[in-house]
Amino acid sequence: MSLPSSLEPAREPSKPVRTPLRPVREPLSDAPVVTVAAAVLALVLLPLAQRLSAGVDVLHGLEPFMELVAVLLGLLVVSVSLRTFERQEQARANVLVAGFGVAAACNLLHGMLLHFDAAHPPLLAGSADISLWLSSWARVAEVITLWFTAMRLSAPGLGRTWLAVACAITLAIVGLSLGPLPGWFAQVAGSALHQPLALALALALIVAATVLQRSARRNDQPRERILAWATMAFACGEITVGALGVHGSVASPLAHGLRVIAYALLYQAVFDAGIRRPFARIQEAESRLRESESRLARVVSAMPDMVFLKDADGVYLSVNPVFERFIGRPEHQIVGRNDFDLTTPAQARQFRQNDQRAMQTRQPLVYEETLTFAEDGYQGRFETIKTPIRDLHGRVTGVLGVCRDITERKRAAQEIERLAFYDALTGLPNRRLLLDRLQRSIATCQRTHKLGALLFIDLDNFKDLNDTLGHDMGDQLLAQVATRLVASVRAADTVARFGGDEFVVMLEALAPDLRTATAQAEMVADKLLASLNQPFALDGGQHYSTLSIGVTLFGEQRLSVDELLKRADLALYQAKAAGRNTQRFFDPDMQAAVNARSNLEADLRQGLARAELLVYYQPVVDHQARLMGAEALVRWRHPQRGMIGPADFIPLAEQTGLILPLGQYVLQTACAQLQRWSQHPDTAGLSISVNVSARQFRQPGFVAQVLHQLKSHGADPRRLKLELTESLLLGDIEDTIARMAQLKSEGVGFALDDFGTGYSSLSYLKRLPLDQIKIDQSFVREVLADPNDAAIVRTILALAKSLDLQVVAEGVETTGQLSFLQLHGCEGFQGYLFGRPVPMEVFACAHRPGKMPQPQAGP
Ligand SMILES: Nc1nc2c(ncn2[C@@H]2O[C@H](COP(=O)(O)O[C@H]3[C@@H](O)[C@H](n4cnc5c(=O)[nH]c(N)nc54)O[C@@H]3COP(=O)(O)O)[C@@H](O)[C@H]2O)c(=O)[nH]1
Repeated sequence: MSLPSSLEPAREPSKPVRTPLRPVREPLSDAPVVTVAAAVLALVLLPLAQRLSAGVDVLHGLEPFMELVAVLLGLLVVSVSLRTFERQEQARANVLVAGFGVAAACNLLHGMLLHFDAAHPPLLAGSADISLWLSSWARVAEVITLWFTAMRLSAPGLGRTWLAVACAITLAIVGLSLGPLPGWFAQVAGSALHQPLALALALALIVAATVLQRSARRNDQPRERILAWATMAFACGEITVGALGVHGSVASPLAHGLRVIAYALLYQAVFDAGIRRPFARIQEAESRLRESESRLARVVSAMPDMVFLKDADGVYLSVNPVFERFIGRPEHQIVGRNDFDLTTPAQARQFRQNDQRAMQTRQPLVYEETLTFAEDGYQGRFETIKTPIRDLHGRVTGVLGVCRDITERKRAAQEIERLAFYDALTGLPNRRLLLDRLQRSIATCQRTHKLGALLFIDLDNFKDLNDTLGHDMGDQLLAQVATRLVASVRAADTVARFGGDEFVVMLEALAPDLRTATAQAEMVADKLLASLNQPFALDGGQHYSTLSIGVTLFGEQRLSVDELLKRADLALYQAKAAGRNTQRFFDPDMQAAVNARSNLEADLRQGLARAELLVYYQPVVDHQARLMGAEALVRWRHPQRGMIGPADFIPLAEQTGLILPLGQYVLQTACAQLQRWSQHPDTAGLSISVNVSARQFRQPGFVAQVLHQLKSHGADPRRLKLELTESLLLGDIEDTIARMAQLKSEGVGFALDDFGTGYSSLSYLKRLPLDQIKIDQSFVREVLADPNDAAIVRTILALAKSLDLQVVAEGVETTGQLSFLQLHGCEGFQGYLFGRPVPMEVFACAHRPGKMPQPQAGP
């Protein structure tokens, strides 16, 4: 691609950047010595030729010829100086125009008068004096001009103005000569002063020549050097006149010859500075411009961007190879055509419109567009800059276009946005984006008076799944949950992952009244619950997961984002507290519940310290209703609230970690009781079951702690049974098995509590060193009424038998339940039918080994 140098992008005028030109090397022919030699040769050869040809007076006609040559050279000096190439030189050149204009005119008139008089009768009376007058002024003008030049004086303005000044001065000189010549001139001309004056002029010229020479050396100025030579030649001429006089066969030709040489050098200096050097510089600049153009063309060709140049009519002037690929034709088939010849009419119209906009506004137009390459079908996103081009007069003459492929940049920007605002695992909006959208949605609700809802979602027991099956499975579940959540709401609603297993659904544009909006939100929450209750396909198997949802509505009153999130979180907490896999709406009572919860926690800490926690015992009997042992169940005798059941504080104790000291207290109480029982033969065979929460079981040093308690109380490990729940199976199963095995090796027994309600895995069940499973009371309760519960109970019993495990049925309240259980092979029972949990004093009185236990008054 080559760019026409006449076209330049339209831009604000800026300071021209000057690149220094290389100094012009002076050719030998330009040396002043060559000029001097040439002039001398001419002056010698001319009379010689004359002599050889005619044999007449060698000097005849030479003088006027030399004078004429000097005059012509003087005129040439004036003419060249009239208009210099470089403006800044003009002021100095004007000095030459004025000075040598006067000198040339006076010399011409002098020569004309002198030589006309020699051949004809005198034209004017006293023309010899006038001729001398004119010649004298010419010499004075030459000396003054060379002095001014040496002093580097300048005369600002146009050259022709100074030519006019020269003419005026000449006219004045001529005018003065037409009357009687001034007396002083006549005196000088007619006296011996003539020669000393010539010597004085010579001296002045020598000084000027010296100054010029110095200046030439200091500034490395060839022009000044040649001028110094010229001045020196003038000085020699004056010395000749001063030493030998004006007349004489040697003096006159010599003086004239030296003047010719001086003028030749003067002309050389002026020509060199005014024409030859500027011209050489222009040539140099042109060649550099061509070089730079070709370099620019190479750069443009190598650019990965599309580059094209069009004229004002949209006709292509030049394109680069990338543009050739875009159009699918070589440059020579593009140049001279417009977009309508090269692309589809719709695209051509679009291109043309943008060209015109750029040209009309005279500003670069930047926009993005999708372009498809004709050559290979590549399609990408391009950033196009169309810059109007102006000529030297500022007229817009076309458009320079550069289209940069920003497809990758766009993709990267999108990726950055995705990472910043979207969750990498699920692809859902992340917390940041949700908060932003919620903020906007709150504002929109205020404007539209419609309500919105925020649904805080937490997967139940996700942590257990993550710990058990590994993070990969956990991630798979989260991704599937995200997909189901998105599928359950409208496209306009937002489903975000808030972090971990927390999701948030934001419903917008619900009904304006609270009741309808609540119903709408409830409906969505139910839908989400139903959707997530379906099994998930994980690693080839099925996994069941549930979720808890906390809902709060927004838009009715202006609440902050933080306040809304807090409300939804509180509602979620309530949903969890309500047994999970359910939804709860925020209402102000929740806050009170939360306050109560934190008060309870503080009270529990104090209660532990103040020994307010008690251990009750509930009997466990065999198939003949003989006492086998008891389950230790904790109670809290609250100073204000009275007796509190474990269901009201065990979950809190688990969450806060208070379960550890609490569990230890129950364990040591049970061990102490075992030791007491061991003292009596009737009770020595009884065992005590102690509930151990998952957190307690997994605490470091749990095994050692149990063994320590047994040992320190002197209790028989074989009489202690630890009741674990199925949630333990979701944790690190190998660690669970290892801990159980250690305790088992010491004689401690294990029961699996609440069997059938959790995440039982038969394969794990087989691996656990269990002694007993306890059928959850929820199955026993309806065992006679609900065939499903009956079937479950039967299955558990059969399973236990096949695994050689004892079974204890919990919550046996009626003889009917007992009969059913007995009928199907159950051998252990626990329930109000045999006794409620009671303090040991009561237990000891009510339950004696071998004696059929009597139902107790609760709790
Ligand atoms: N980690 C610990 N958990 C403990 C401890 N003490 C108790 N608990 C757990 O608290 C839950 C509630 O216990 P509680 O209120 O004591 O209820 C027990 C019995 O009173 C109740 N039960 C027994 N028979 C009947 C019956 O016939 N009907 C009926 N409605 N309820 C009955 O069952 C609870 C015993 O259940 P389980 O432990 O599953 O055998 C409870 O989950 C306890 O585990 C403790 O010290 N640590």
